[in-house]
Amino acid sequence: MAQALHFLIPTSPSANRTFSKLAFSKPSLFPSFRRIPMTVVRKQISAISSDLESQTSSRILASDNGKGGGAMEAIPALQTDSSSIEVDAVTEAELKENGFRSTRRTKLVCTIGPTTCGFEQLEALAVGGMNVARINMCHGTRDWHRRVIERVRRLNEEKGYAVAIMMDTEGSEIHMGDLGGSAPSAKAEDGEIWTFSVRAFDSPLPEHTISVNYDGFAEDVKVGDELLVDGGMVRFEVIEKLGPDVKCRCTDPGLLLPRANLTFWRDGSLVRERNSMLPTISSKDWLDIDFGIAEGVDFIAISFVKSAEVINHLKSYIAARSRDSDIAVIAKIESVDSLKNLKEIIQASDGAMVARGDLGAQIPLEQVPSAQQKIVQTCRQLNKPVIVASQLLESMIEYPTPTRAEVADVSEAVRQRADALMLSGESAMGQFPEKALTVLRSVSLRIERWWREEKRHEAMELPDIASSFSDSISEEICNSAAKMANNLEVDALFVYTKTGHMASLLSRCRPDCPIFAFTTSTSVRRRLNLQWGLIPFRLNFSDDMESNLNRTFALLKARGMIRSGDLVIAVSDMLQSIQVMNVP
Ligand SMILES: Nc1ncnc2c1ncn2[C@@H]1O[C@H](COP(=O)(O)OP(=O)(O)OP(=O)(O)O)[C@@H](O)[C@H]1O
Ligand SMILES: CC(=O)C(=O)O
Ligand SMILES: [K+]
Ligand SMILES: [Mg+2]
Repeated sequence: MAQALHFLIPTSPSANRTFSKLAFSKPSLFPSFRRIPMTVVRKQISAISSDLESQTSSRILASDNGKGGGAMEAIPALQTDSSSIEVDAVTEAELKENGFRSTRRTKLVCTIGPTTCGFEQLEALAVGGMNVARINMCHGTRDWHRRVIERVRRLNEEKGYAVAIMMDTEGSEIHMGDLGGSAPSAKAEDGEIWTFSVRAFDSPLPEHTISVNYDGFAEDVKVGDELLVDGGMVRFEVIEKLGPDVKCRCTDPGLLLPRANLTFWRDGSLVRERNSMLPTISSKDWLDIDFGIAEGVDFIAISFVKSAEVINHLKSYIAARSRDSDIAVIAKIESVDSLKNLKEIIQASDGAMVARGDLGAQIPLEQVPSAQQKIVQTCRQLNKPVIVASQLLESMIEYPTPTRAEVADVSEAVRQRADALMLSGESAMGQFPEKALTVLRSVSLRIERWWREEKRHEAMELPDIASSFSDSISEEICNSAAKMANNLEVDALFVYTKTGHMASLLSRCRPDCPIFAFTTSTSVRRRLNLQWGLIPFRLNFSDDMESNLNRTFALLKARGMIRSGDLVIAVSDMLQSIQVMNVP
């Protein structure tokens, strides 16, 4: 028979409080489960084919987020049982071939740029495991970004993917303009004199001239300051100021990319004069945000966040303008201020990004790894998804294989159990976007497997985060279910969740097995695609768990995605419950 625990929430909050509190004391809750032989944990579910046939409107949509290291060919979505199930072929093939254990837990974000904006290129990335497509509003026009969004949406509709879209704002930090003319980049050589100017130029710019977006630039810098492009990829020394022009000598040569960030340093510290008063969200950013809301992007990532207020402000702005207000706000941690106010910022956000590119320009490089670890841990504790970004495979912009150091860096982010890894220039304008994605995928799979083989269960202390009694119940259920899943070595956790909240609570526990997250909403499904270990499905389900489970088993079995005898723990946020059973 099935083992089930149901927790009924008292209608009056005080009614059964004492009882429920007792029932939820964590360590003693499930002591007997470990000793239950597997054969006892079994439920016979009667034949359900007729039930299935009657549910002509029910469909399952699964994403590719479990894409493992298998075949790379693009296979069109299959629809054998057309009325009842729809699933992209990548997830399906992966589960059929290798079973639950081999599914990838770490999610992958790809920045879309000139080399990946076509439909076929986007599809190749989806087949290769892209869970989220990022568009950076620093570059390109809104029309260009709109076309990318349309293609990703078409890909999802035609092939059953759930690739989410993340729009990243430009922010109002100081940066270079476009280089003008046909050249996408320019090389600054050692000792060359370049002019950084706030004047408005007609394209093409005079030789060795760079435009700067911040009007106060020429007033704020001083002769002798060090000017860092892109956090130090290229360095200059300020030698002369002539009205709006600042003459600089190149001290560290390198490539000048369009719209690269500029920081200036005096006596070894970052100078933050009036530019620190610039708003986090510029007027251009607000227009981009309106565009993102109108296009229905899934995430808006805010650059150079300084405080929690800006996140709260943006969230109310979105809530007032977006009908279902289901756009998640990601705080980019890339400034000294964002590190200072880390906890409040993450608390206010729906997720965070370790934006190491600019972060490394604002704090000494050797402090970036410990900052990364702290951001990843804080996000996990507060139950917010976290993305590790920038230069993961930088050399692959030009070369088809990564350096050993890059592979070690990717491995470390996977070992830290970050939710997602992000490609920037590697996928936006590099020569080997698909190869770079393959490296992220195979390193993730390998490290995750090593972790499981070594039985390195998480020891991280997860503080209580619930803000209501009902949320506390959900949290305790998920913590317990994840622990049971590890102890009983189950094949998968199933979670039926309307808002996605219980799915993310399970993900936060980083259990050993994958989490099948069933949700009724397409947009929740896409958003869950950013979170560690979740395989999100869209499914119409009812409040009757028995019937939900019957249908899910039937639908997944019909596609060969699960087998009789697989051991599953199911939780649900309608009827707060934990059930343990073998697939009939
Ligand atoms: N839409 C685009 N059009 C043209 N080039 C792009 C586009 N998106 C990215 N790129 C190129 O890819 C590079 C890396 O992209 P990415 O957005 O990650 O970097 P970035 O500008 O340094 O990021 P951020 O401004 O968020 O710190 C950019 O420097 C740019 O050259
Ligand atoms: C991604 C980004 O914005 C950075 O690394 O700076
Ligand atoms: K940006
Ligand atoms: Mg940045």
